[in-house]
Amino acid sequence: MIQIENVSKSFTLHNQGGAVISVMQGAGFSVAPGECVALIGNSGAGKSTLMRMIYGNYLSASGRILVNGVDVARAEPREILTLRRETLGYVSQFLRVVPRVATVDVVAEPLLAVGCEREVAYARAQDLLMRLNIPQALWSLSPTTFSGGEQQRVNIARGFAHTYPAMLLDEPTASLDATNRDTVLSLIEEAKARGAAIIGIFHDGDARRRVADHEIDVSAFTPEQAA
Ligand SMILES: Nc1ncnc2c1ncn2[C@@H]1O[C@H](COP(=O)(O)OP(=O)(O)OP(=O)(O)O)[C@@H](O)[C@H]1O
Repeated sequence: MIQIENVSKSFTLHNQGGAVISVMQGAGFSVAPGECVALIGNSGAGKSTLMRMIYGNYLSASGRILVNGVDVARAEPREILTLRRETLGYVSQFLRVVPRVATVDVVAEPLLAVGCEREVAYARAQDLLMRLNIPQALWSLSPTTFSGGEQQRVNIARGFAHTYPAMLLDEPTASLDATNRDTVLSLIEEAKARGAAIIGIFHDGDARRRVADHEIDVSAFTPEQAA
């Protein structure tokens, strides 16, 4: 479902005399349906960079990034938007809220975007909000004023609303209490059970051991530093 082949990445620092730093070389691995791969490696090894390349936010300099047959590294912006809407979900660390949109609408939106019936979409949204302990009194409010933890849980509910065949999870359990952390891990297990291919960054070792089938150490793709 997800296939990374010989991917490399360098950044050009335009505000620092155009210095070019090479951060990744020869990255390759694949994720099958129903499998969860955890990206590990020291801080700065390139976990987030790799995740952003798979989502199409950063362009890779070489290689192929195939998600359900679409090469994200070469796809047109329109193809990437379709891929993100239908196939590839991304639960980032923070909720990007649009002011004045009610929480329940924020969560139902990805389902409506793929043509799901309103009733089904809202039932699913409410079920997720309930499971993630967002009080019903908050559902009709915009999450702009919610606490950090509440916003994170709304973000997770939104990320898991549509049954994406492939998902990227960036620290999905960070700063959650034990109960909500357990719910998120169950959502990941349920997604795997229905066949989703998942790539995650989990600093929480216990969480990682519970859901990940393999670990990929991204440091292995760090280019040799030239002397
Ligand atoms: N936009 C950017 N411009 C320049 N350099 C960048 C950019 N994004 C990342 N880097 C560099 O790429 C390297 C990998 O960073 P990345 O954030 O992917 O690491 P990480 O493994 O996710 O780290 P952490 O665990 O601390 O989040 C770092 O050396 C970082 O400085």
